[in-house]
Parts: sequence; C-alpha cells; structure tokens
Amino acid sequence: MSAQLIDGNLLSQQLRAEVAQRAAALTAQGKQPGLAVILVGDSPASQVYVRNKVKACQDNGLHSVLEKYEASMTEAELLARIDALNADPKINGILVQLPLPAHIDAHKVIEAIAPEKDVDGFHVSNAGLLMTGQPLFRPCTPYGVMKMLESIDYPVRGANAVVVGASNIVGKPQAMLLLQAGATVTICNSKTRDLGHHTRQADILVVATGKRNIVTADMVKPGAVVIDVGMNRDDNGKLCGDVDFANTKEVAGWITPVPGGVGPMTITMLLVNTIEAAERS
Ligand SMILES: Nc1nc2c(c(=O)[nH]1)N[C@@H](CN(C=O)c1ccc(C(=O)N[C@@H](CCC(=O)O)C(=O)O)cc1)CN2
Repeated sequence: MSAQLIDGNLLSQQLRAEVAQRAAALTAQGKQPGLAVILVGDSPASQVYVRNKVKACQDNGLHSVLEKYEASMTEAELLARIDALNADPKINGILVQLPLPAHIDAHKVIEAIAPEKDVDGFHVSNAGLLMTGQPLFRPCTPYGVMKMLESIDYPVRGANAVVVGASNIVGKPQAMLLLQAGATVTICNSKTRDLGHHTRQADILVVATGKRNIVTADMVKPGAVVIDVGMNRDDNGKLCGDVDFANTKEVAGWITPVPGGVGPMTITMLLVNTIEAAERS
C-alpha cells in the first residue's frame, strides 16, 4: 500500500480526550453538557448511529437523552417534542437523526430546532452563517474531514479540492469549509459530465455520494488525499465506502478507510459542537 491511512478512530480518541476534559470542567461549574437525540422509525443503520452517539456522550462525560419514536409519529408530535427540548435548560444540543419518514418534512423539523442548539449545523441560520464565514456550528461530517486534513498537516490553502456530492449535510458545507481554508473548490454532482476529468485535478478529493465504487483508482491524481464519506454494503454485506479502496490506496498519498475513517469523526465533532453549545450557554 503506498497511501498512508488517516485513521478516524485514532484521531477521534485524541479529540474525545479533549472533549472529556472540557465536559468535566463544565460539569464542575454545574453546567454538564447535554445532548438530546431523536430517532423516528426503525432503520437499522440509524439505530446504530444514534446508539453510538449516546455511548460517545456517556464515555466522555456528557449527559444525553435518546428519544425513540414509532415511524407513525406525526410531524406535529415531533415539532412539539422539539419545542419542549428547545426550552429545556439541561439540553444544549438537539439532533434529529436523518433520514426521517417520508410523511415528515425534514426542512420544517430542522428549522424548528433553536439555532443555538442545532449541533448538527443544519438549520438555515447556521447554513447562512457558515456560508458567510462566521460559523456557529459546522456540520459534523465536513468538520471532521477538516480535522483529518489538519491531522496530516495538509496545506489546504491553494490546493485543488474536488467534492463529489452536493448534499446539504456533507457536500455543500464541505465545499464551504474547504473554500474558507483557501482551497480552490469544484463541486461535482450526479449530472457532472466526465467525473474523472474533475477528480483527476484534485489534490484533495472528498467523495460523498452513497454510490459504491463511484471513484476508481484511474480517477485519482497520484499522491492525492482521498477522503471517503460513503457508507455502503458490498456484495458480501461488508461495510464499504464510495471509493474503490483496494486499488485507490496504491495511487493516493493519503486515504481514509471505511469503516474507521470519517464515520467516527462525525460523532466526535458532534461532541465538540455540543461542548461548544454548552460553553456558550
Ligand atoms: N442528524 C443527522 N443525521 C445523519 C447524519 C448527521 O450527521 N446528522 N449523518 C449520517 C449518519 N451518521 C450520523 O448520524 C453517521 C454515519 C456513520 C457513522 C459511523 O461511525 N460509521 C462507522 C461504521 C458504523 C457501522 O458499523 O455501521 C464507521 O464508518 O466506522 C457515524 C455517524 C446520516 N444521518
């Protein structure tokens, strides 16, 4: 393997140790940070993610509540729960696990969260603050990716960055964070013609499409940093990303694995955002 691995579990361990210290300091002042996690429905993947979020809180000294609801919960019921959590002084961060069932308008739900408790950074106010270079909360996955680049001392300023995927959760905020760090950014989407033409220009390539093997080794510039945000299952049911890892690792300079790459960093940055919310409150 020529590429160096960027280990999200290892980096998370280091960052979570700092989180635990900050949580302990807040708790000593009677301000233990608190996170509310809401899950609607029974998606097995979402169940794993929310369980891991709550466990990460427990392991690092944050208070957490997990509210699980049937898929039949109405939008009005969910909005009422968010109102109550907005008013709860023990709760600094509120997170509604996505995706939501189709009968619930996710935009409406996200806009109901008080922006100062929106630790996912998805509220339009927080998206606007990020866009204008004054972020309150950076969305957790793109924030984690920036920490991974920092961990390898990568000179983002002046680099060509290509983001494949333009979702509100990852692609768009990722492009903003890279732009603000001084990269020249290209965002590719499902309509992009000749994706490889763009990805081959990338010093930093972030792939977040949910499509297995959308990026193959021939689409990667030798020595590039390849960050795989995808979370898929291969034909044997094993977790894998969007990048053909086995072949791309022979071309890239750095690469993130799946599992053990960006996923754990998403949860780590959620803890960081919750601490920041508590410190501000
Ligand atoms: N409200 C939110 N919903 C969703 C978000 C989000 O940031 N906020 N992101 C994704 C899912 N996600 C976080 O919720 C997430 C995905 C994956 C992981 C992770 O740790 N993955 C592990 C593997 C876990 C497994 O065994 O299945 C890894 O990559 O090593 C954490 C969080 C969509 N929804």
